Amino acid sequence: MADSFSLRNVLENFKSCLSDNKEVYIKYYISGWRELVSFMNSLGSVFSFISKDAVSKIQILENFLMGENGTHYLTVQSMVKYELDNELVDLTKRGSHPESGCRTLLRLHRALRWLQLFLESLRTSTEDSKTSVMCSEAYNASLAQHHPWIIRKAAGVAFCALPGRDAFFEVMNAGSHQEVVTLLGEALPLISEVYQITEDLYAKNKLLDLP
Ligand SMILES: CCCCCCCC/C=C\CCCCCCCC(=O)N[C@@H](COP(=O)(O)O)[C@H](O)/C=C/CCCCCCCCCCCCC
Repeated sequence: MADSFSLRNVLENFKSCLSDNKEVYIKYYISGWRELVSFMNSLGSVFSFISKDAVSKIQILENFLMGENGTHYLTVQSMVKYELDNELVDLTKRGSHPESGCRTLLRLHRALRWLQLFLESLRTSTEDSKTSVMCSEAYNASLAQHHPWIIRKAAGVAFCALPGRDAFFEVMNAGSHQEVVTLLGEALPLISEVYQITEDLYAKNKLLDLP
């Protein structure tokens, strides 16, 4: 529910994501996403097809982390090394490893780019700005290119059900509008750093187009 959501918790998780040597802890990465999903659930059932997909991906990663090879899933860097070294990733077409950690995290990573663009838009928005427009612009500039027509249409319908900017700021549960803007200003560099480190790692290992 919206009551339990706090933008501060999202901020804290993304802050905890980075180790001293800039590795990305999967534990906090998925905790950050869990917070965001709880926020999205509070916006209504029209978003449930999105939240189900996000939850199933979070769960796949959590299962790896809690499983017998969990030590290899502590960070995104160790996961990539372990799965590549042991040929646990379908690199060109889906085969014997349809739900590898690498391809699952890639889907959330692409969604993180959407989040980054959307939050930046919210941060710099004015009273006249529409959340549905900001959300859809962020989506078109990021995730949309990876989704088929039917998903893009369904996402477009869901965006129209977003609350207006004022109500949206309220459910973010982080104080006055000015306080929300300030907190977004703190959260965005952290989210951007986590995004960029992951993007560079995936690019270096040619993992950005995993099927
Ligand atoms: C700080 C508070 C303000 C922002 C709150 C944002 C809350 C967002 C919470 C979760 C975002 C959802 C993340 C969606 C992950 C989608 C991963 C994906 O691309 N999956 C597709 C591909 O998967 P595979 O088939 O290859 O396994 C899958 O087909 C997608 C299905 C569902 C539709 C995804 C639409 C994504 C729209 C993202 C915008 C969410 C809008 C929420 C508005 C608050």
